[in-house]
Amino acid sequence: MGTALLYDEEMTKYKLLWVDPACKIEVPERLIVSYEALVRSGLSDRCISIPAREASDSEILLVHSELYLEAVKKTPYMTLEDLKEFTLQFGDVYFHPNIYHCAKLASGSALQLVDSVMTGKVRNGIALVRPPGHHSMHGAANGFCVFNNVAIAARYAKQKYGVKRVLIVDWDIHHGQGVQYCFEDDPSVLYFSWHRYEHQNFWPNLRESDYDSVGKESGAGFNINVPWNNVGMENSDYLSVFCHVLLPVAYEFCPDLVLVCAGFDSAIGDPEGEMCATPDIFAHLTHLLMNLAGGKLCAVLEGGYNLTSLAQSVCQTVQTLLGDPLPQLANLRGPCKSAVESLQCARSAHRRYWSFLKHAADPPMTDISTKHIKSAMEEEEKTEMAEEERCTEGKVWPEPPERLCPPVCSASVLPDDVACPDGLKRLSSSKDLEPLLVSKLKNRFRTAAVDGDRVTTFSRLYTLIEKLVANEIRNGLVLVPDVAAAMMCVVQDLTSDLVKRVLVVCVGKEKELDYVTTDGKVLVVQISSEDREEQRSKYYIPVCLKKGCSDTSGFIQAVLGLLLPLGYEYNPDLVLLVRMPGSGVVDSMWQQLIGLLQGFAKGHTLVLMQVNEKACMGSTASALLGHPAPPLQDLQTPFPEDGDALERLRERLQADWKTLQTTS
Ligand SMILES: CC(O)(O)CCCCCNCCCN
Ligand SMILES: [Zn+2]
Repeated sequence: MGTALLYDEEMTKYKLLWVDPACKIEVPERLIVSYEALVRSGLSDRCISIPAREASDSEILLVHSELYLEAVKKTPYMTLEDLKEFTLQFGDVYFHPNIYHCAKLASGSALQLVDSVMTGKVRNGIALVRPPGHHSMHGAANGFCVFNNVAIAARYAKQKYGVKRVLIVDWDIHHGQGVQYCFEDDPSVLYFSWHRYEHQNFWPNLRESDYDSVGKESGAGFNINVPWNNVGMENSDYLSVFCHVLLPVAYEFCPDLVLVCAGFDSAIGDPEGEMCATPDIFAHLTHLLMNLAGGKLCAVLEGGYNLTSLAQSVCQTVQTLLGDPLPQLANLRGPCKSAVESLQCARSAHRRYWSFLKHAADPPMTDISTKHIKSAMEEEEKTEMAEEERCTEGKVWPEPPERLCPPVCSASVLPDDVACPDGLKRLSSSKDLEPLLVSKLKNRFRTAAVDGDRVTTFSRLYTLIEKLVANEIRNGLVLVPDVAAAMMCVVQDLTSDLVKRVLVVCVGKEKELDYVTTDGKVLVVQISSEDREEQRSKYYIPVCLKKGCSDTSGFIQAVLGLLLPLGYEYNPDLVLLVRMPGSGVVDSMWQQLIGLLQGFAKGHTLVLMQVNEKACMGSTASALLGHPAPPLQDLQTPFPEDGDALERLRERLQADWKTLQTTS
């Protein structure tokens, strides 16, 4: 299934007609450059174009009052003076004779997107709209917003499609207070927002934008605010919040639909955000949400005022929605102190509501929500120092790297008598191995004559890895007689000269995994039930689950809270996913893991499985081909021992691995 793109140039036909410094950044060019970038890059042609439509009165009334709607209806007929007068009652927003029409198109576009996704016409999609929506409230326009596009879409999805749980992720740099007010007592809509806050010193300067606004009554726990109290936040900060706050809760919530308030003023260069995250971060933020709700994801444009970073960020988002390989994020360096404080506060505020956050630490000593602004001078110094140290590159950043699709998506190396799963390309041609390598294999396996088919297998494996590294193939599935031996061989012989860093993810017990790496060329993360003696080195990380890999709750917690951050920090060139026989890992969890691991190494994942487990080749192939993984159904509360052990492991490792830091 494809990716929907909604855009109508009519929504560029309104603008600020008078002088108002607060609103001058919200210009029609925002939409024009975004769409033109998609056209120029060829991405728009790969999308399914869905027409915009006007939202009806009843759809708008899902969120707004009749009084407000009737008032807005009058604006097309107002004189300039009337429009100015009318605007005065609201904050940081302007009206125009054509804005009511455009606001209906913006909301209607979001509804068209929901229809396309919910009817299965497309898998996911994005609506490029203006005016944005997430600040507008029941009875008021605010912050360039007239109708709350995403809030209307959430209510519409519930009403028309019986959607039980909607996740709204708001990565715009402003707090979508309009969305928060709409759903704060509603447990069927989980609203997550991060936003520039600076201890309430940043617009809209609301006390209720802080992390301790967790929702009300039955909605308690379903509103998550992560305030950024410094500018200059980087990719690491954003990823840490996704891995340690949003994703654990999102997986536990198990939404039927994901809506994204896709504001790109959180990108570097934006005058509003003053952050330093690069446009390619949105490729990863999108990817990390794409295995929720069976891939049903609707992104709706909110903010974004630097026309260069906005266009690049939109392209990065669309390219991921289309399933293209992800760019490698270079030199992630762990979250800054302020970000850790914020995520620690958010986690502690929500630990009573979410079992996946149950073991979160107490809030930091300096409780940032009531933190009284120190003397202006001291504060000023801290921010300046923080800022210059945080992103010295000022307002220039490298063009996002090209994300080329390999000619072959998924290849397989299988015994001749095993049928190749649909969609995979069997690699049969295997050139003769260099004699050097054969001799290596021989003394590796310490047998005089390495039996013929084993050499064939390894020569095919070697060929496959060469093609992965050459980006001729994206990922691969290999069936071998002895998966542990194959893993050793891949790690020690077949990759040493081909890649710089291999992330080995070992699922299940192992026999003689006596491999310890100290040079950093290989990072092994082993998830099993094996009660392991202490961790051997920085590059060998055993995660033990009380009930083993069949415990999906414990497993997904370890993946989100440990494997993902480690993977981002390690930044491998190849991911080797090894499924040990008898691991007991649940199929949906296995597919989720393969989906999430695609975020690393440009998607170069090599799955190693034992021949006698060929029964799960189909689901493995499906995940490798990029089909969304099935939702993890009815997750139990993770075992306390496992939650505790994971926290302790993170604390122990965070000296070596900064992205594991969740406490300041
Ligand atoms: C959709 C959105 O969240 O991007 C709207 C942001 C409104 C900002 C209002 N204040 C602007 C002050 C100008 N320096
Ligand atoms: Zn914004």
